[in-house]
Amino acid sequence: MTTAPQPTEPTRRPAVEGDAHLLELLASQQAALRESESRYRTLVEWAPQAVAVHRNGKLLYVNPAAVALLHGRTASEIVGKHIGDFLHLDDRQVALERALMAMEQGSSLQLREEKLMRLDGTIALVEIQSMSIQYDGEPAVYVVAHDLSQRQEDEKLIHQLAFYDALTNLPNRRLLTDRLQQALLNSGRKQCFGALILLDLDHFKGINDLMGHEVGDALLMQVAERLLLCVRKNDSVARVGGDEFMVLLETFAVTTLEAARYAEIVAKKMAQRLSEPYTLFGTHYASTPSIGISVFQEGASSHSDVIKKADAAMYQAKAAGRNTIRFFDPSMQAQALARAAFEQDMRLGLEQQEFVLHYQVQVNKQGQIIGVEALARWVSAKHGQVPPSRFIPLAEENGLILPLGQFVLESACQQLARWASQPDTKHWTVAVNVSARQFAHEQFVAHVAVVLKTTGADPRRLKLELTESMLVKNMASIVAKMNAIKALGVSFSLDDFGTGYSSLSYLKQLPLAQLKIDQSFVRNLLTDPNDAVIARTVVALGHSLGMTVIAEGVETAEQCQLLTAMDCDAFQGYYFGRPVPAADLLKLSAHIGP
Ligand SMILES: Nc1nc2c(ncn2[C@@H]2O[C@H](COP(=O)(O)O[C@H]3[C@@H](O)[C@H](n4cnc5c(=O)[nH]c(N)nc54)O[C@@H]3COP(=O)(O)O)[C@@H](O)[C@H]2O)c(=O)[nH]1
Repeated sequence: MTTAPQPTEPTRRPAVEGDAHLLELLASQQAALRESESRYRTLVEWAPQAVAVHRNGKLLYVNPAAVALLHGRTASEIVGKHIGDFLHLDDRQVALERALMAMEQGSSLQLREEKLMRLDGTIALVEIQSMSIQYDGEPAVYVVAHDLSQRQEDEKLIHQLAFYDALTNLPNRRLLTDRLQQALLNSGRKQCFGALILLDLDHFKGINDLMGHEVGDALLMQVAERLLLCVRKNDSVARVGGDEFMVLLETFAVTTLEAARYAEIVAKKMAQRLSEPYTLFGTHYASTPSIGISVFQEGASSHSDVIKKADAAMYQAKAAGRNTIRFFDPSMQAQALARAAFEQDMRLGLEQQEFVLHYQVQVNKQGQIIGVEALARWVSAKHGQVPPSRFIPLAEENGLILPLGQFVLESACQQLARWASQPDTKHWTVAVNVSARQFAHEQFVAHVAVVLKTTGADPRRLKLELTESMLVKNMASIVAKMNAIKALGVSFSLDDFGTGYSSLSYLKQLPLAQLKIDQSFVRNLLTDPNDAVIARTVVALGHSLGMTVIAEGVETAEQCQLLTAMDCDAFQGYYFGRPVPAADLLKLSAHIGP
C-alpha cells in the first residue's frame, strides 16, 4: 500500500504539561492537519492529472490517473519500478537528468513535453512538471504529467478538417494552394517547370440531381481513386470544389514544352481512366472530364495566376465541347493539337500500310553476313519519310507501338521464312526490336508463338532485341517471360548495352545470347580512351557470361579493326551497309566480303 505524498509537516512545539489550553490547541491542530492530509490525499488520488513521486528515479507513489495513463491496472504494477522504464528512448537521457536536477536543486522544473512508454508498449505524449518535496520525511520528486494524446488527436482532427476533403480524403484547396506555393519555390530553386491540371467532371450536376447525392458522392470517391492511380508519389491530387479536382505535377522538365508534354501525357491518362464506366450502387454510369493545364515556373507567375490560368484553360475545354484537354498557353495548345493530328496520321498510316521494314546487315569477323536487324520505316503520304526516332517514342506513349510492333514482328518473320528457302541467305538471323510496352503486354509470349507458327519462320533464327532500361523493374517476371520465349527457340540480344543500368547481377539472371555495344561508344572508339576501355570491357564481360558481342554504329575500317582486335564477334554499321529494303540487300551483300 502506498501513501499519497504529504506536505512537509510544520515544526511541532512540545506541549506544556497541564496546559489544557495548549493541549486543546494541539489536538485541534492535529485534527486540522489530519483533515488537510486527507483532503490533500483525496485531491491527489482523484486528480485528473497523472501524479507520481519518485526518489532517485525509483517510483514511490502513483495516483490512479497515472496508472490509467500507463495502461496499468493497479499502482503496484508501477510502484517500485524505475522512471527510466517508462521513458521513451528519445527522451530518456534528458528526462533522467532533469529528475536528478529536481532532486538535487530542490526546486520545481519547467513544463516539458516527453514521450512515455506505457506498460503495453504504446507511446503517450505528456507534458511533465516536477518539483521537489518531502515524502515520508525524505527528499523526493513530485511529478505531474498532463496527457497530451487527446490534444494530439484533436490537433490531427483539426488538421484533417482544415486541409483535407472529408468525402475523398484528398487534400483540399487550402493544402493544394500551400503545395503550389512550395512547388513554385522549388521550381525556381531547381530551375525546372511544374504543371497544374484543373479537372471538372462534365454534367456532374445532372448525375447528382437526377440520381441523388449518394450516387454523386460515390462517383466523386471513385474519381479520386482513379486520379491517384495516374500520378507519381510526389504529385498532389486535391478536391477543390464540388466536382473539381486539381493535380499538381512536379516535373523535372527544363523547358516549358517538356513540362507541357509531360502534363499532357498525365492529363490524357486521367481523361482515359475517368471515361471508363463507373459502377455505383450496382448501376453503370458514364462520366468524362474537361481538363485545363497551366505550366509554371517561379518568377513567371504567382500561385493565384497559375490557378487562374488552369481555370481559364479548363473553361476553354468545356467550351470546346467538353471531354477534352486544353492548355492555357496558345503555343502549347498548338503543339498539343499538332501532336494529336500526327498521332492520328500515324494511326491512318498503319491502316494504309505506310510502314515498311528496312534491314541492316550484321557481319562476322570475316566480313560475312550472318544476319540483319529489322528497322521500321514510315513513308507517310503526308509527312514523307518519318525517322523512327520521331515515331517510335510517340508510338510507345500512345500505345500504337503494339500494332506497329506486331506488324514488325510478322513482316520480319515472313522475310525470315523467305530467306530460309534461299541458299545464300538461309543461315541469316533477323533481329527485331521490342519496345518496353510491347514486351510488357500480357499476351506477348503468345503473340511470338503465333507469329512463328503462322509464318513458318525458324525460331532459332529470330533474335529479339531488348534495351537495358526496360529490364530494371519486375526482374522475376521479365526473366520468366524471357525464358518462356527462349523455350520457343528464340534468342535475346541486349541493345544499347552500357547506356542504361548495367549491373552484373541482372545480366547474370537474364537468358541473353548477345550483348550489343551501343554506337555511342563505337563512335569515338579511336579517339576517346574511355570508350575503348568500355568496348573492351563489354566484350570481356559478354564472353565471360557465355554471350556473343556485337558492335553497332561501325562506320570505318579502323573501328572495325580495333573491335576485331578486342575480340568482338560481330559488327553492324554504315561501314557494311545502311538499312535498306529486303530487295536491295542481296545487291549490297555482294559487295561485302572479307
Ligand atoms: N521498338 C522498335 N524500335 C525500333 C524499330 N525500328 C527502329 N527502332 C528504333 O528506333 C531508333 C532509331 O532507329 P533507326 O533510325 O533505324 O537507326 C538505326 C540505324 O539506322 C542506326 N545505325 C546503324 N548503323 C549506324 C551507323 O553506322 N551510324 C549511325 N549514326 N547510325 C547507325 O542505328 C539504329 C539502330 O539502333 P538499334 O536498334 O539500337 O540497333 C533505334 O533505337 C531503333 O532501335 C522497331 O521496329 N521497333
